[in-house]
Amino acid sequence: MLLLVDAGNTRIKWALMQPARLGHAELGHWSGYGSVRNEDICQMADAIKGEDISRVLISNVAGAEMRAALERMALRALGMKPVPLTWFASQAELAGVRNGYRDPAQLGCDRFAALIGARALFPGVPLLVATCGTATTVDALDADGRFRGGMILPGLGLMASSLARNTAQLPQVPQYNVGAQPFADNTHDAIASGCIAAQAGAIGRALAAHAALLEEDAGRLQCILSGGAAGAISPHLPVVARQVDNLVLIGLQAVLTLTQSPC
Ligand SMILES: Nc1ncnc2c1ncn2[C@@H]1O[C@H](COP(=O)(O)OP(=O)(O)O)[C@@H](O)[C@H]1O
Ligand SMILES: CC(C)(COP(=O)(O)O)[C@@H](O)C(=O)NCCC(=O)O
Ligand SMILES: [K+]
Repeated sequence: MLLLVDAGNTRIKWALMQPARLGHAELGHWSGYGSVRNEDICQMADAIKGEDISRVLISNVAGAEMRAALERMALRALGMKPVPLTWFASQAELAGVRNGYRDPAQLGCDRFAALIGARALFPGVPLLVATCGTATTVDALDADGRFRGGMILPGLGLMASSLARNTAQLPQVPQYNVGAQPFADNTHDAIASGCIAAQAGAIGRALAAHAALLEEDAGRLQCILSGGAAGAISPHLPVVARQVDNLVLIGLQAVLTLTQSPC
């Protein structure tokens, strides 16, 4: 079994697939998958215990402590059998994506994997890839696989919780139900409306900027949305976006499929 792992700053997502299915299985079609909050990593060990895992490919943007926790988790889940963990890293070019960062290694490896996944799902068209997790990242990919660069802003939950944490009178909002009316008549709805507008507005501006750069190719631009807050933001975008769950894991699957090597 292959184990793909996406450790973000809030949640760990994983997928399991048979190595023999690489290159045959559709992207995102796995024999199992799941997610836990980072602090509940032990539950992941319980979930994958007993699986005959021969290879593990991990995207981790949650730091050195998470890396050590994943190593401990793998030992616990996989027992005494030493299974090599491969840490996915951004590089200048891989699986059809050319990394436009000045220092390619500086790009979050989850963003690089998401771009690879998006291109593998929607080849040959320009894409705007918005990943709405702890942070929201909005990345521009050309039809030929050139990643032009991107934006990073606080994610929806972080934006709302920073208001609650740093003001005397603003509460933590429990949800982001925002109707067509942007101007709310109560505090909860005003926070939800403002934070959603900031997220959707940033993605909308990025779409317009990418379209301007694409010139005659702009008509083919597709917007891809992923991450835990994608469903809350999607209805407020100026275009119909394609929502793709687990895009980072799909990218890791594409890396293994397209390169036959975990880099
Ligand atoms: N129902 C929801 N509505 C809005 N945002 C949500 C919802 N569920 C999760 N989120 C947001 O998604 C984030 C977790 O998504 P995820 O993509 O797993 O993040 P990460 O990859 O950074 O760990 C949380 O920080 C939270 O802000
Ligand atoms: C921007 C991020 C914090 C997003 O993390 P996430 O919201 O998925 O947990 C992560 O991709 C990261 O740490 N990036 C490194 C800097 C960069 O991409 O430029
Ligand atoms: K993100």
